[in-house]
Amino acid sequence: MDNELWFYEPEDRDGYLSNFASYPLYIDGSKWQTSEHYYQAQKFTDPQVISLIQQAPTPDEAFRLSRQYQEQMRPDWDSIKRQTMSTVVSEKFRQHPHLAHKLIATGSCTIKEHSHQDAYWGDGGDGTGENNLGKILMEVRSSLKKQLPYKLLHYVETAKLPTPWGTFAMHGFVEPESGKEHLALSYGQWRKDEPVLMRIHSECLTGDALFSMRCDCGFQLQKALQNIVKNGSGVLLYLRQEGRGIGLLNKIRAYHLQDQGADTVEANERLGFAADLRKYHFCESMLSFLGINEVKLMTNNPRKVKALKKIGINIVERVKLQEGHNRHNHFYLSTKADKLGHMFEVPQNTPMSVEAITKDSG
Ligand SMILES: Nc1nc2c(ncn2[C@@H]2O[C@H](COP(=O)(O)OP(=O)(O)OP(=O)(O)O)[C@@H](O)[C@H]2O)c(=O)[nH]1
Ligand SMILES: [Zn+2]
Repeated sequence: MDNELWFYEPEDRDGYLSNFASYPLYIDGSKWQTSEHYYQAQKFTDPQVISLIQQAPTPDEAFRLSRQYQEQMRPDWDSIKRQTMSTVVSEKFRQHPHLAHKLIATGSCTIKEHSHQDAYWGDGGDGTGENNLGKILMEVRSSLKKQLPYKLLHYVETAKLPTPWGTFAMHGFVEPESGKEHLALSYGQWRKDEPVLMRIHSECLTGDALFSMRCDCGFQLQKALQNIVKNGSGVLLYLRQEGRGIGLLNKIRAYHLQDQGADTVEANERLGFAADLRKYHFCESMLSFLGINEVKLMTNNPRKVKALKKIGINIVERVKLQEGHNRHNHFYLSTKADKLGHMFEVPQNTPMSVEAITKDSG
């Protein structure tokens, strides 16, 4: 059946689902190298056997040891084993958010441990087994989908994105409610305790893709990607919030009003919108997928700084991103400085020198 996902060996494409996959767990104050180590140790009450299994160099050795001491197994094991497995599998995905996102990305397909040796935890190899481990994984998947931050955005898939500056990993996400799609572009590696260079960029079709000089978005997008590659690592969250959240066609209506003299805030308001409708709370889901807690944020926008702090992201530094100032966006940028509090190094209402403007006029 095409909507089945079979797994078995930890090295397989979906091997992360196996209890033998090496994802350490911390339970009741002690470390377990894999969920298999923890599960096998729970069969015993003798602290020496438990410690032997906990110290086993591999999950296979932990499994072998539990067979070697099986006559000492606790008498009620059969009645508690399924709950024990459910507890350790839930803990594994709770402690490894990246894996939780991947499990959710399996959608609603049937997950099966394709094991010829095991007809209780696995499918018995011929599909007649009980597949209890597969069932527990599907139960954990349903519960995770309802929990923060996973319920905000579901991770879908990753692909390569080669750019003139470097090749990024492009991660796709979807808002389960609205079906809206967002992207995270990641480059290089970073340590868990290291603040990550990051840009939160709101979609601007005109600026990002049509070379518009009416705003600074396209210039900022390019500079942010270049900065990340130069830095050796970093992330750009590309949020589908066209027009500061009012959408492309309303942005064109707003531009039409600006062509008649309104500023970017007045135009939104005349159309019945607030100056800025964007929300950022769902970034928490993308950052949990990427394992990011601390950032150096490339922005001039104080609202983005505030919004990220509100979802618990530690901004250790704000990195200015002042690009593409030209005569076509001078008034727009000055308005952002004056009315939306944007932090520009040189106040945007400083008249640009003639040569600077003509140089930019293109
Ligand atoms: N409604 C409206 N949206 C605009 C206008 N000009 C640009 N935008 C949108 O404003 C958003 C710009 O977002 P960002 O590039 O993330 O920048 P920012 O929020 O201005 O702040 P920075 O992070 O400092 O760049 C995009 O969604 C653009 O489509 C405009 O005149 N009216
Ligand atoms: Zn723009």
